[in-house]
Amino acid sequence: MTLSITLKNIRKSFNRRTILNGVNLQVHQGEIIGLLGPNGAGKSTLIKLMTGLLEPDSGEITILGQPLHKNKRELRKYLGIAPQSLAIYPQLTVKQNLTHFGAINGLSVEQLRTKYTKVLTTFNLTNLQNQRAINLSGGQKRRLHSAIALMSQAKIIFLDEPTVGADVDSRNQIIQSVKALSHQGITVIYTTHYLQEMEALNAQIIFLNHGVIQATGSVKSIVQQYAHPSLELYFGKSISDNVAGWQRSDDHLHLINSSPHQNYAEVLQAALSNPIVQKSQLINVKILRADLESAYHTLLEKSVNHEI
Ligand SMILES: Nc1ncnc2c1ncn2[C@@H]1O[C@H](COP(=O)(O)OP(=O)(O)OP(=O)(O)O)[C@@H](O)[C@H]1O
Repeated sequence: MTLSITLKNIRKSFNRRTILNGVNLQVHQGEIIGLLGPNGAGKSTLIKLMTGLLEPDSGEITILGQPLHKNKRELRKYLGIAPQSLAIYPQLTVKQNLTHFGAINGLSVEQLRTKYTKVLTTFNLTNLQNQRAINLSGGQKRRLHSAIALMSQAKIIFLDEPTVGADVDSRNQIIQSVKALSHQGITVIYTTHYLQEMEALNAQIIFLNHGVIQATGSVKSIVQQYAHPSLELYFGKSISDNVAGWQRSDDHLHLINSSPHQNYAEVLQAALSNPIVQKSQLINVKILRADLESAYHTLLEKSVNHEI
């Protein structure tokens, strides 16, 4: 498989604070990479480095087989970027926005025509092409914003939280669009805090934390390695004290260190006989699935405990 992106030992600090501390990564053509990590983990910084908007302090970035720092101008035309904040012209129509950015990105008249039709279909914007951007819904604006990144010769597209503010329908349409891009051979680097989107995309997960990649693999393998079912107890009153074996939030307890073979009936019985629990008015019991969210929490817990 052709390599789209290679990162070798990438380091980046801001004001002497290390943000990325030796990131290594290989991304293949047509892959959907789900970049995950808590707030401030360095996901946007990594995207800025891969798109040449920032320079690494050290390390090597190769895009489509060529070193980025030596061929920035040439390579940039193959990179489509939809940053977190919306960048669309509100007074222009969908069509005018797309063709304007296509022209800026150097597409010929012929390329513009072909790309335009394809992008409209991919992002389900055909019926909206003559509407002014200002009149679009939040989710439709997001779709236009992502579509603009493709009005170029992009072979790799970076979507930084593309579904923020999108309703369920628009979110699903963005997911379908991303899958379509991957089928067209376009590599997608996708960040989100909505883990169900990663599952829907069946992305290759990169979990970034404390400046390094702490886990990587398909959704299935990450779930197999790190996820396990768990229990949560919800209360009508604040929980007054810690309960051994449970993580306490204001109104709920989350079972920690649960294992796949745990007997939940026994665990629940033990919790219910605890005086702190008895005082707090239990109102709901939730069994959590062994899914990507569970794996994500395990990874966070492990990194807090310095196990990885
Ligand atoms: N130009 C900059 N100057 C100084 N510090 C910066 C700069 N850019 C980012 N940072 C810091 O680097 C850290 C990583 O930021 P970054 O935006 O990459 O995180 P993120 O993983 O994308 O977070 P989020 O999920 O909140 O979007 C943060 O602590 C941020 O404050």
